[in-house]
Amino acid sequence: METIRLTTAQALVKFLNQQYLHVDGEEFPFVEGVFAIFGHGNVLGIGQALEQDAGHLKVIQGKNEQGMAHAAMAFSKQMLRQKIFAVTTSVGPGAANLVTAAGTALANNIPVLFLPSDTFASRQPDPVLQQVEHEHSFAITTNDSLRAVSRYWDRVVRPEQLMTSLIRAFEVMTDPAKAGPATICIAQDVQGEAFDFDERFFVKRVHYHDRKLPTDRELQGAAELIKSSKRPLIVVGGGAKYSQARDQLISLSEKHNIPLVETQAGKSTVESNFKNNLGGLGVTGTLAANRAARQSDLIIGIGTRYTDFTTSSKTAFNFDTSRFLNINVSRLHAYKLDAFQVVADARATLEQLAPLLGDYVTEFGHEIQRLKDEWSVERARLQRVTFHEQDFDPEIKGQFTQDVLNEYAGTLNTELPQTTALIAINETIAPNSVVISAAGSLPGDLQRLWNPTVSNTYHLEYGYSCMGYEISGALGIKLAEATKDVYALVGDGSFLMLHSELITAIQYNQKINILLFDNSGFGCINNLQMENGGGSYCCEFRDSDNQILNIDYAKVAEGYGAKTYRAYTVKQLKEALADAAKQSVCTLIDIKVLPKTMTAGYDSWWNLGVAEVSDREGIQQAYEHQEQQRKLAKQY
Ligand SMILES: Cc1ncc(C[n+]2csc(CCOP(=O)(O)OP(=O)(O)O)c2C)c(N)n1
Ligand SMILES: O=C1C[C@@H](O)[C@H](O)[C@@H](O)C1=O
Ligand SMILES: [Mg+2]
Repeated sequence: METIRLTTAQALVKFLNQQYLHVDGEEFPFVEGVFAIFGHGNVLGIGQALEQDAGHLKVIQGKNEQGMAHAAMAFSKQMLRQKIFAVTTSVGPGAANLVTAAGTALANNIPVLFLPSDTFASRQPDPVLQQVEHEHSFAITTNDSLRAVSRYWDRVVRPEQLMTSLIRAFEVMTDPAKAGPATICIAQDVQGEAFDFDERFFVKRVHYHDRKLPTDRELQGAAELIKSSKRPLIVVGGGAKYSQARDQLISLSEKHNIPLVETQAGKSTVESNFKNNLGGLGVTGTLAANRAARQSDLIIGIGTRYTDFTTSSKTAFNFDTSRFLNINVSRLHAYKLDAFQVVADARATLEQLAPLLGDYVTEFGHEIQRLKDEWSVERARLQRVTFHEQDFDPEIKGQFTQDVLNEYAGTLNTELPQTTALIAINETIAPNSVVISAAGSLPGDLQRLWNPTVSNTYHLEYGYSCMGYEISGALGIKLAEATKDVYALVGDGSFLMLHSELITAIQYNQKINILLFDNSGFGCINNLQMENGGGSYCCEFRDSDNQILNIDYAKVAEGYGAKTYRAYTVKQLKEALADAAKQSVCTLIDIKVLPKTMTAGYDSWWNLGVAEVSDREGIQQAYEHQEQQRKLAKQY
């Protein structure tokens, strides 16, 4: 056996350079690079190995571990899970900062390799700086908190363990049915320890994204279900996007007149201007999609996890009359809602299903077009919303008085409604630009109002809806799609939560554009509490004298080196967008919008857990409403 003497960290870097993915006849390196923040836990181990020979890996210095991990995840999501970044952190707080991002990657089924350092295997310096101590166990470190948010988790305390650990991690990350974050915690001292590694460990390894084919039984069952239904409906989930099933979805939908509705992860698999695409489904859905869902007798879920938003807490469909057909590479998701299961790749299944459906046509007739037209009228109305200082009736009704709305208009110096601003952006930026968002009121507005006309240009993280993903993620998308303009749509709350990777983007000349919607508060949560009978409590941004905060975010970003703009009107917004598009540096547009001017719900309900006991009549009513809705909802 030929061996090579390397440190554990050097062996890790050498191995990462040799991993390839094979998809539909093409083969390419799977690991694009490494995001790094060095501390005492990794600088002399993984840091030394990367400095000595990083190979083809791009090494990018992050500014916050969560932020750089979000960037890594967004890169992989935008690359349809076909390429990844690894993320190296120090021990203790650096590792702990990964937990939120790992949860985000896990909820969204996105592969990322997390490499937090761990405390000393030898225990000689016990307790090392940043080590937590438990009386009952030496074996628990900060990194155990990552077990709950990793698809694969391991601790390496001897150099030779690295080999089996890495092989398992790559098996998990390159399997579409299991894809998610893999976490390998390598003890600080072990990173620098040497071992005679078997040379064969470093030979080029090709992992295959083979399309799992449906069985005959699955295909026959699916075809029979469709042909015996009158009004089937396709839910396009993230899995359909990752499987690149756009063309097959369009041809199936067109030939058999089947409406398409979308989840947040599935949106932009098929462009919004496709005639049978009725847009977002569920709590953040359109009237068109939600109405079609209720009329349907067969729900064909393609690559969807059926979250409570998508299923409106299991009231979106008519469960008494509808059947379910789930096409999913994951058995976990295929089993949901008592569906007939096809555990297979979305694109391959649609290809093989097509010849079995013959001349079958649904009974939707012109109803799909009618629903789409009806929604277009509503969208046009939302575009034209205009603020008045008297008798203004915002989309979120009955919560703020006119006086409070005027106070916001005065303090923020704006009359701009959020829906108007969003549609103006959709009309102005280049159609092949990629938009990213994650939390607050924007995901709902985007899923309803954003019309992507180019495939894979809508990037929503709504599995974890993690505030702070937006700007970090924009950097990841830019690394994946260098030639496209990238726009992070972010609330003021999310911006304040985390925007450190804006500096990384500036530092590495990765131009991203930030569209900051400032309504001076945690707007959507304020809506939620007031809608359910509560007061406006701890969600507006007000100072100790109850004055609304008016933060100059443009100035903040200018300080980092971004080109910035302020927008209080549609005209200013469009001018800023036009100028921002010409810049080569990162940009930020500080858009002041009025609270309560985001979209409201359309025929949907969300189970929230309203207080059963309260002195407030509004809360009592909300509780009653919740109980009625729960009775209508599917129990499991
Ligand atoms: C990390 C994280 N913490 C808390 C939440 C809960 N949360 C969801 S939306 C929201 C407020 C968002 O405020 P902002 O970004 O200003 O958006 P707006 O609703 O005002 O449009 C909060 C606190 C979350 N989604 N993520
Ligand atoms: O609690 C939440 C409510 C949603 O409306 C919001 O989009 C999401 O970010 C969230 O966490
Ligand atoms: Mg806000």
